Amino acid sequence: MKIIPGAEFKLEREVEVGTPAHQEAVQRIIETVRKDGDEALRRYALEFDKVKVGELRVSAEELEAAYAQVDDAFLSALRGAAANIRAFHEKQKRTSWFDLQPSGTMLGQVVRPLRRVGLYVPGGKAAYPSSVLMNAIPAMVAGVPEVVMVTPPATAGAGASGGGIDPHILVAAAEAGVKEIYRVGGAQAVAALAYGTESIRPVDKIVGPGNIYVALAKRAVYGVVDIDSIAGPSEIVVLADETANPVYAAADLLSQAEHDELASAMLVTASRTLAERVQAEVQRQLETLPRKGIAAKSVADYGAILLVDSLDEAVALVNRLAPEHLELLVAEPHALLGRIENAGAIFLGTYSSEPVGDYFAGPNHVLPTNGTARFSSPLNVDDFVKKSSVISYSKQDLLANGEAIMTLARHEGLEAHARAIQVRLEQEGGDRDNG
Ligand SMILES: NC(=O)c1ccc[n+]([C@@H]2O[C@H](COP(=O)([O-])OP(=O)(O)OC[C@H]3O[C@@H](n4cnc5c(N)ncnc54)[C@H](O)[C@@H]3O)[C@@H](O)[C@H]2O)c1
Ligand SMILES: N[C@H](CO)Cc1c[nH]c[nH+]1
Ligand SMILES: [Zn+2]
Repeated sequence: MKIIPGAEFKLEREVEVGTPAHQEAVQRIIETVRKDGDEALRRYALEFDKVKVGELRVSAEELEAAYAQVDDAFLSALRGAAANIRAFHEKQKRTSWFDLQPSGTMLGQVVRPLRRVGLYVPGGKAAYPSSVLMNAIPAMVAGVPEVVMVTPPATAGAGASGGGIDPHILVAAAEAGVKEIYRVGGAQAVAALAYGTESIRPVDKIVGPGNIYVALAKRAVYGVVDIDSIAGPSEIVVLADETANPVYAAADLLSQAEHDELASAMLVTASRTLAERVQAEVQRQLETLPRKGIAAKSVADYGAILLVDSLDEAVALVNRLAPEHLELLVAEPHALLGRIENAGAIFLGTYSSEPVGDYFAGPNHVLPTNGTARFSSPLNVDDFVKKSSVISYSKQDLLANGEAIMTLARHEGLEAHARAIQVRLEQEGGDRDNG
């Protein structure tokens, strides 16, 4: 990890957006699923996943059998995490409100959950049970009655034909309350969720990460359904002063570097002594990491130690970076909190190591990446509800404000709008004939 002056730093990271060939492939898959339904899903499972899938839906027995395949420590940790995530997201719930005014007018906002949501869970090693909880629980807390999960079939399990799914993923889904699960992955799964097939009824929104085919398919069906943001590679910025423990800072940087070769891990500090210690620690800790290759590449390509002149400069730089995760390893982290404008999740002090948030504390780990924390938020309960405005206007208010409404309508050249008001004013006793 190089030490460079913060003022000279420019983040240059190419995030894969897919080639025209990817886009064509995804478009073709979507059209085929719309045309051939379940049969297309089975054909693609054979072609891409090398699995002959019989029943697409995971049965209640398979779900139950999954519990026998996970150990007690995993289940107990998962349940602890789920309880915390649920409790945190409960606090985000909004209620409908109505404002009855003395004139008799009532205005309000009705908040309703989406009816049916699809959760994509990637196949293979990228399938994280923690992400199943983070995506499904806010939907459940929002009151979404139908949360459906899709995930690619694996070559092993679920009988001789294969199509099994990692039992840890199934258990995480069951613990979150997801009961409807299909063994289908890739762009074909996204198409099935958006348009429906014989087995899979369409949803209103699709959430969850996946590879380039999944991401492009989500983009392609946006508008038919809603989608969440398309998450980029993980990022962490550690803002530290001379009081920070370099062993902790290095460990936290590597916790995100191991996600992905494109992940970015940066230290921002005004202390050269700390910068040099963290630099040495990162190298030392890298040696024993099982995912050393991935983490080393991420650190080499997208890691940096940014040396600044002051805490003020550090804060300004962090706000410019708008990182997905920000740790404040400084003597008084709470004093800095109010000055952080852009960050997906902010971890305060020595004991708030980033993985505490990834797994257990309760806040969501699906966070804005790639500088989008400037304008977007962590996945939350609001992502699974919609709002309707309610207008119950009184006669008194219509008579009082009809002229103003007609003035604005006629200014816009919309005479029919004006007349909808005018006919009422004439009928209800207002003497306001404006032609
Ligand atoms: N941002 C996050 O929080 C997060 C978390 C976990 C995983 N991820 C990402 O999820 C992705 C997981 O990728 P994955 O591939 O292991 O699982 P995946 O489930 O996203 O994709 C597997 C599917 O891709 C399709 N596919 C594969 N090759 C294809 C081809 N040539 N043409 C058309 N379709 C094809 C197949 O249908 C297969 O089922 C990674 O990119 C990882 O970075 C992100
Ligand atoms: N840090 C990742 C999001 O950037 C989420 C995650 C899942 N498992 C571990 N970490
Ligand atoms: Zn993580």
